[in-house]
Amino acid sequence: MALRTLSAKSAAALDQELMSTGAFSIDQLMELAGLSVSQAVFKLQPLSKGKRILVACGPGNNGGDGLVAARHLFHYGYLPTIYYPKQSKNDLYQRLKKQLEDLKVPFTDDFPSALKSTDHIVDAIFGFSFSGEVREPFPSVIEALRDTQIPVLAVDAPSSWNIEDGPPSEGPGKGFMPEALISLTAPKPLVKWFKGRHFLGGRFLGPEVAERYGLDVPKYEGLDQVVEVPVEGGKL
Ligand SMILES: NC(=O)C1=CN([C@@H]2O[C@H](COP(=O)(O)OP(=O)(O)OC[C@H]3O[C@@H](n4cnc5c(N)ncnc54)[C@H](O)[C@@H]3O)[C@@H](O)[C@H]2O)[C@H](O)CC1
Ligand SMILES: [K+]
Repeated sequence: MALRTLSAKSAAALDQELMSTGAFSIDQLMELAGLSVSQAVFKLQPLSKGKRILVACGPGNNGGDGLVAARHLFHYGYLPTIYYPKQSKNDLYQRLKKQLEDLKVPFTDDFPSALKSTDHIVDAIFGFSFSGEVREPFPSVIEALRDTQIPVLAVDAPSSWNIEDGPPSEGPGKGFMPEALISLTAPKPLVKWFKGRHFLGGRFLGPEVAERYGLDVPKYEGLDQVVEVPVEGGKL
């Protein structure tokens, strides 16, 4: 049975609740999100299959998850490269960036070249707050993600997809279907259209909150922060 989904509005409300009455901080939630993204990469792309990971980061928290994931990937032995063209001045993102710079993780402005020398891509451009048409400088990046033969793991949503209505019928994201998706905390309605491997990260959600938001908490194995879950109509 497919997992129950969480609308963009409810996902934002749940985050707000976790950060108020739930007493979590944004840093904590982002660290847990990024850690689960790094574990999904490890499952999809074992070190023996190629270590170069291109992490494309957007301007919001989805991009922050990418920065955190890149740090964990470095410590696992991968060679992450970061594409982060719209950098926020927000202290949290600046600190995440500094942590990567201290590890000598490279940042690049040249996405097409970086794409030619990577083994796997993490799409951390837009998550549940994406809306409207893709604005610069991201249209050509989304097109490149759509057209590449290199496997892409999308974080929370394939960037440019509508959170409720799924794949766009026009624009750069038309036809973009990443190899894999990791949903954070709970799948968003767009998973209905997703055809690929699907992971869930969110091994911190308590049973009481999950029940109130009508969410399923699947069984995680061992120390895993991620679990592979079925896509609608699909088999695992
Ligand atoms: N509990 C969790 O699971 C957590 C998930 N997290 C991640 O946070 C994102 C949502 O983050 P948010 O900052 O609200 O928004 P986004 O990153 O999705 O994007 C906002 C960013 O993008 C710009 N933008 C929006 N639309 C467009 C457009 N059409 N063209 C260009 N740019 C656009 C907007 O201006 C903002 O700058 C969630 O999906 C998870 O990945 C958190 O880490 C917390 C814990
Ligand atoms: K994304």
